Amino acid sequence: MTEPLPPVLLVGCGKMGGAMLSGWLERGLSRAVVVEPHGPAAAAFAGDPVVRVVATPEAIPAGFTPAAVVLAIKPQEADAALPAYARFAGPDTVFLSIMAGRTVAAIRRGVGEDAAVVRAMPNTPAAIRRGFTVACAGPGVTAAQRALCGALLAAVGEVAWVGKEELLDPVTAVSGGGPAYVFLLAEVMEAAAVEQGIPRDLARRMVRATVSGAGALLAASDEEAAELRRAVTSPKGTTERALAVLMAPDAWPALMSRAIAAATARARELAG
Ligand SMILES: NC(=O)C1=CN([C@@H]2O[C@H](COP(=O)(O)OP(=O)(O)OC[C@H]3O[C@@H](n4cnc5c(N)ncnc54)[C@H](OP(=O)(O)O)[C@@H]3O)[C@@H](O)[C@H]2O)C=CC1
Ligand SMILES: O=C(O)[C@@H]1CCC=N1
Repeated sequence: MTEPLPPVLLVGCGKMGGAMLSGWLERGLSRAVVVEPHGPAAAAFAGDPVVRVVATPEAIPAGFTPAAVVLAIKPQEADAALPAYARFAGPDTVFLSIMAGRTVAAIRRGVGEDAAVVRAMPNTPAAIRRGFTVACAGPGVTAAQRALCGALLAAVGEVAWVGKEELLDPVTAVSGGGPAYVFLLAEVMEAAAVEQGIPRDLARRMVRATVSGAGALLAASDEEAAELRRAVTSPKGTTERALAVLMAPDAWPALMSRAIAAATARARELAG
């Protein structure tokens, strides 16, 4: 039996905030106040006995003292939103930000220069507790605050910690956005299957099963991805012909490298 999670203030209950909140509730969250002005995701939690949804920070119940304030709004909204949460900065509260790009220093400018801030980057498989989050603790974060953030993030998947905050930008590009690249792969594979005469329903089933089956095999295996790829590729067979197209110098390796570099650069632009 694990300890219930202490009270959390969630700022922004959209796709990621909502996924994380449902994971915390499964883990036995003691109490949450959610600030969400318009998002439909918050409505799903409105009837939960431990959750209180409010539209503005002014409506947070007096006396509510969260152990963590989780910032799950868009980075572009941070400058306007953060000062309203400065009153929670203090030894009993850690700020856990999942905002892309926004630095610990920029968050501290909003909530208080001495605030304890953990910056993290989860991803949407958090919705089925298969997320992957990389986290970095800012200055002054105590061991207990780091452990609390670790527990909140572990409720929705695997967690890794890094010491260098700059790594969060390429992490955002790789694992934060990564599910989108896999879904794009499924989209274009399905279209290519239909182009070859496979009925759309069958193409959809085949591609979903292939992408998720390959992902599960990768997760279950100790082999390198390249080794698993080679195991599919019979010499002079069909896969070899496809890979000659996909692995050409200007194809997937170069495209992925450019895509990750572009997303990393965008994360840096969002630093604040
Ligand atoms: N989606 C993803 O895969 C990932 C996203 N992230 C990060 O998570 C954060 C949220 O992303 P995501 O969940 O996709 O975005 P969403 O737009 O789904 O969620 C953000 C929510 O915050 C609401 N909101 C806007 N302003 C405020 C405010 N001042 N106070 C409280 N709530 C507010 C939004 O309402 P409204 O829509 O009406 O403005 C929306 O419901 C971003 O910073 C993003 O970088 C991190 C990892 C992965
Ligand atoms: O696209 C974005 O900016 C966010 C961060 C990673 C995934 N979604």
